Amino acid sequence: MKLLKDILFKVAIQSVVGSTEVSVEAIHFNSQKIVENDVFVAIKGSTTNGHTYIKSAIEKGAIVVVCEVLPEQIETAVTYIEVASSSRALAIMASNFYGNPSQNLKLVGVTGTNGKTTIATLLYQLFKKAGYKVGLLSTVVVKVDNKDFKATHTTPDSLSINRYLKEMNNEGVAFCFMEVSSHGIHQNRTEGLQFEGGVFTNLSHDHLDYHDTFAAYRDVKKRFFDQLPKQAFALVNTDDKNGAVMLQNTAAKKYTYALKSYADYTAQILENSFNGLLLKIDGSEVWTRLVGDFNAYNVLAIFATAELLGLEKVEVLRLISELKSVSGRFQYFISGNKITAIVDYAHTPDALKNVLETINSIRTKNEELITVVGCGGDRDATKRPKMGHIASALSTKVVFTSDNPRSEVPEAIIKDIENGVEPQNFKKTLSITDREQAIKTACQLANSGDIILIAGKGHETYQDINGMRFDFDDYKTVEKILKQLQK
Ligand SMILES: CC(=O)N[C@H]1[C@@H](OP(=O)(O)OP(=O)(O)OC[C@H]2O[C@@H](n3ccc(=O)[nH]c3=O)[C@H](O)[C@@H]2O)O[C@H](CO)[C@@H](O)[C@@H]1O[C@H](C)C(=O)N[C@@H](C)C(=O)N[C@H](CCC(=O)O)C(=O)O
Ligand SMILES: Nc1ncnc2c1ncn2[C@@H]1O[C@H](COP(=O)(O)OP(=O)(O)OP(=O)(O)O)[C@@H](O)[C@H]1O
Ligand SMILES: N[C@H](CCC[C@H](N)C(=O)O)C(=O)O
Ligand SMILES: [Mg+2]
Repeated sequence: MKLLKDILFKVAIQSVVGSTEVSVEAIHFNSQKIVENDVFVAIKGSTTNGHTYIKSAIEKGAIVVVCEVLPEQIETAVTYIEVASSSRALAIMASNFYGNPSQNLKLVGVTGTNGKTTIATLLYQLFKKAGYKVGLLSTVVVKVDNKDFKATHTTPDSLSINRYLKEMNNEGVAFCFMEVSSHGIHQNRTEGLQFEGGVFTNLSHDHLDYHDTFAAYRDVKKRFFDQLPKQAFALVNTDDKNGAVMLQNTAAKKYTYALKSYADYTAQILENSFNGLLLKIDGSEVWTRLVGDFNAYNVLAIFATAELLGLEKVEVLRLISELKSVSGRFQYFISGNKITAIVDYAHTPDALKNVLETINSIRTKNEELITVVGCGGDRDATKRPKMGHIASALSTKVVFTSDNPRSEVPEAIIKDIENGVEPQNFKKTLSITDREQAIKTACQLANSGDIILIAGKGHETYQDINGMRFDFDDYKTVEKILKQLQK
């Protein structure tokens, strides 16, 4: 039990109806989870309005209601807290409720369109190797040192974040690396957390269904840096023009990294092959198993972050060479018949372009590059023709297929993708709605020495079709098919 007034510390309250001297059991933002003596926080969402569930939350036992608009009918046994932003209040209350766990470890947030999971996961690996207990909040998995939890979001809701951080405190975790998505910032999921640092990767087209314009999307990312305290560090990629934008109003100590321009941390790519990258960082050569120019940025960001967190440069360089690739990010194998199958989570135009350019830069002319790709339903539709254009321009053959169609008609999504194909590339493309059949066709088209890229779903182990989740794993599927075809 916690005293309500203690968990309201630092919440910007507009009015209180009732007593704040009551003891509460738990906080919930979903009325269905409420039991006796809980706090219900009513949030206006994108599909429904939590305020319409206040009555039902009270019937289930809520004794405190946090809301932006007081209900017309006030129950005398209930305390009402009126705030300007329920989601912001929720995040601050969650932090108080769990004893402000972000203050008891060093928390680093990674934001940007692409590279968040890669950087956060590799920092987790690196600090583990350096002997620390470490936490990770990522798209793929949540880790409290060695314990794994299923990830439901890239950035969980604020209650879950603080619950995990508390668990990390209990385990003696010293560093936590977390992905900070634009949805997470916009919905105030990270409000009230004490960050030791923030890392910006890059910004390109994504999520315009949610943020409407690119400027709005950029400004949400910037808000994360605007809120960093002055003792924190803000590390940004200045080869991306939005890197400088992120630093405009931050109070944090500013650091830059870049491959093509002057920066505090720079690197050169000496070699780039399917075996990995040879980089020169800060005058020292370092080998990494990660593939592709874009991973040079990720490695440099990891190097800089580790140094800013106090690790020795020599040790960091040694540990970088031991890092393993992240599940579903340029994950590949070579079949018995020398067909290379790559599974990659490229689900934005920029990521797809980068991964295709990487493959093209290391394949020989007579090796075909066959791409299998789709786009998610109920998400930014404007990226679809761009991805169709890129896939068909940069591959020798393309099979368009379904990603997670969600509630949309799969063929309509594929049509949107096809609309981006230039006429001279029509002959390279075909469309097969069923993802397994599409992968099978790509495998049948491939000959020894060819490369198959399966993009968009990476580590995902399901396909969401019309609200139903079916087991599906790109890597296992291509492995099985190539074995069946004995290729
Ligand atoms: C668009 C979006 O981000 N939606 C998130 C949002 O849901 P919502 O706004 O639709 O909520 P809603 O359904 O309208 O409900 C409003 C409120 O009423 C409450 N409610 C609802 C029903 C009821 O019976 N009782 C009740 O109290 C709900 O609990 C909620 O508090 O708040 C929910 C609770 O925190 C999230 O689970 C949900 O994420 C959905 C599932 C989602 O798919 N989000 C994706 C787009 C997302 O967040 N992605 C980013 C990654 C992006 C990237 O890769 O960069 C992420 O961080 O994962
Ligand atoms: N630094 C980078 N710059 C551009 N593209 C990248 C970079 N790092 C990774 N990618 C590409 O983006 C894909 C997704 O990478 P990753 O999962 O690390 O990004 P993310 O930011 O976590 O994505 P999400 O928004 O889904 O959480 C990779 O599979 C790769 O194709
Ligand atoms: N974090 C991304 C994941 C997209 C992955 C893709 N497979 C899809 O389902 O659209 C998003 O929420 O847009
Ligand atoms: Mg991610």
